[in-house]
Amino acid sequence: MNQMTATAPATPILPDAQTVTSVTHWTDRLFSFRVTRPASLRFRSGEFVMIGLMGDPHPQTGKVKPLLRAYSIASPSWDEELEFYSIKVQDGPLTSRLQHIQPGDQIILRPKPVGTLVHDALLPGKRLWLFATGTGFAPFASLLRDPETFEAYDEIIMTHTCRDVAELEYGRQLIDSIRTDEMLGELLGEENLAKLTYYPTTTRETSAKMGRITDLLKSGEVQRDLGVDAISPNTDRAMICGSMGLNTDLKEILEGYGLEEGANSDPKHFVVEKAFVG
Ligand SMILES: Cc1cc2nc3c(=O)[nH]c(=O)nc-3n(C[C@H](O)[C@H](O)[C@H](O)COP(=O)(O)OP(=O)(O)OC[C@H]3O[C@@H](n4cnc5c(N)ncnc54)[C@H](O)[C@@H]3O)c2cc1C
Repeated sequence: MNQMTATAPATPILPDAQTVTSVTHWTDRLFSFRVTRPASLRFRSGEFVMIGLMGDPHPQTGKVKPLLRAYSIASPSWDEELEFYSIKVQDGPLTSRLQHIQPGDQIILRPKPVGTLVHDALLPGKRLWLFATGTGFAPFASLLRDPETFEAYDEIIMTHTCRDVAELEYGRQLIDSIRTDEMLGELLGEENLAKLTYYPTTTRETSAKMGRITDLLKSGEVQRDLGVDAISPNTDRAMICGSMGLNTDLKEILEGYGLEEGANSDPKHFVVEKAFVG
């Protein structure tokens, strides 16, 4: 599918409602959109919020309740708008409708950001691994546009695994923009951009690098490709955002290297968040 982008300014009218300012369809399963940001909303890059639409009226009572789902904020904390990167689940209660939003439409946004994919949950380190599958790239789209990420580490390795090449496109363009956009370059620090390595892989469609990141790590292929030494709790920190299976497998791999899972209240070597439930 061709990318289609539409833009329009507008003003929110309902409490907790924000106005859609642009929508981009990446594939028939993926889209991203931007909305106005509530003036009072403060968040740490990497956190998620609940967003949604009003549901259908209850068949007996006629009452209408909001239909909300967790979404990582894909934009950095300094951005004046909020960006989200979304799946389209064919029969999904929310996304079967959300995928049709247009600039000027309203969505509900509960302004209570939370999450573990934040710098505060990690001890200081030298190398940061960001492991994503599918829409799990979203929190990293936020963190990769945050100057703190580049100031805190000597090296950042962003791995993204999808089934098909087209599903990598949102992430690929984001990485490109970090490397080529003058404003982002200035903000993140031109010399810092050399710290970023992007490692996309596909599991179904043929591409330059194929395979699950877990297999590529276990075989040592990632380390050989990137010319990095073995992962160690002395130097390496990691954030993981993918399916339950990926999260569990990666956690086991990192623990095998001696890394321990951290939390906001107890920062350690790596943190994990589900990209979705199910
Ligand atoms: C902490 C957290 C952060 C999240 N952030 C995002 C995000 O940034 N972007 C996003 O698209 N979704 C995200 N999700 C998932 C999101 O909350 C919804 O599940 C998703 O929007 C689908 O909603 P739905 O009502 O259409 O279907 P649901 O009833 O919620 O899901 C139906 C089924 O679709 C599959 N599914 C749901 N979400 C995904 C997904 N993202 N990728 C692949 N399969 C999926 C699962 O098998 C699920 O059982 C997040 C979930 C959690 C827990």
